Amino acid sequence: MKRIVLLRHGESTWNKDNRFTGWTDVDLTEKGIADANQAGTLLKEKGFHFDKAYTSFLKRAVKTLNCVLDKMDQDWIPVEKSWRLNEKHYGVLQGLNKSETASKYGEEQVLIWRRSFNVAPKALSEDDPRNPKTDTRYKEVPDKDLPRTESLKETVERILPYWKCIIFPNLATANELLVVAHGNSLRGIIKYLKHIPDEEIVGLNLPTAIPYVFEFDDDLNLKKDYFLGDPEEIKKLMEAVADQGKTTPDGRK
Ligand SMILES: O=C(O)[C@@H](CO)OP(=O)(O)O
Repeated sequence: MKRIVLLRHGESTWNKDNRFTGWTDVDLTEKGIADANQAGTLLKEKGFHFDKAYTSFLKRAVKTLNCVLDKMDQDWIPVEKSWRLNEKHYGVLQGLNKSETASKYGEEQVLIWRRSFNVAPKALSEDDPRNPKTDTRYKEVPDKDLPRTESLKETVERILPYWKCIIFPNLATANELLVVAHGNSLRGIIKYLKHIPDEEIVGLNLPTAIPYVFEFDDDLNLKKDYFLGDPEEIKKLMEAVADQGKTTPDGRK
């Protein structure tokens, strides 16, 4: 049996503030660090031994990975970072509060921007200081590949070459791989792995720092997938993520 664990980063400062984040490089909160440490402790308890780990160019994912590996005493394993594992680019929505955006444009519209497969928010203008072409970390990436906004479809299109050519082929020799990334970049991978139809992906919300295990047989066919943790608790966390796009995200009426 071979396993790949997908892990969304711990709580970030903009998760806490309920802001659209995308490619903005925000840090983990204290809680986010604690979440990440807890995920590492759980993975260790469950006996995982990763051969290699992958993460994005964004510090909330990189730092989560570091916490996890430290808790597992596996700091030494090879780690590869790729811009292709970055979060979906949220265009001009980046920085806006999700509830305020729902009050202004409606919850339905916010759901489309957050969870639909085909719709991308309005793109950043070329002269916007947040345009990734001005960020030195992406200097090796051809400009045509650098997004100014993305739908989930476009996010999947930039992740899949990396998944298919770099991450997945490793399972031929490795037994266990860890991928630490983001809510929507991981939704894209999960959609691909589980053949989730476009219209059903709207309902998938990933909680922060909950390991999601994918088991494959020796022919690399997917056999089983499950979250590590209490199913009731995980369901509540997923609902809380979905509710972030409501006008009252904490459930107040
Ligand atoms: O803002 C973001 O970049 C993402 C992930 O944190 O949020 P959402 O859950 O709204 O897609």
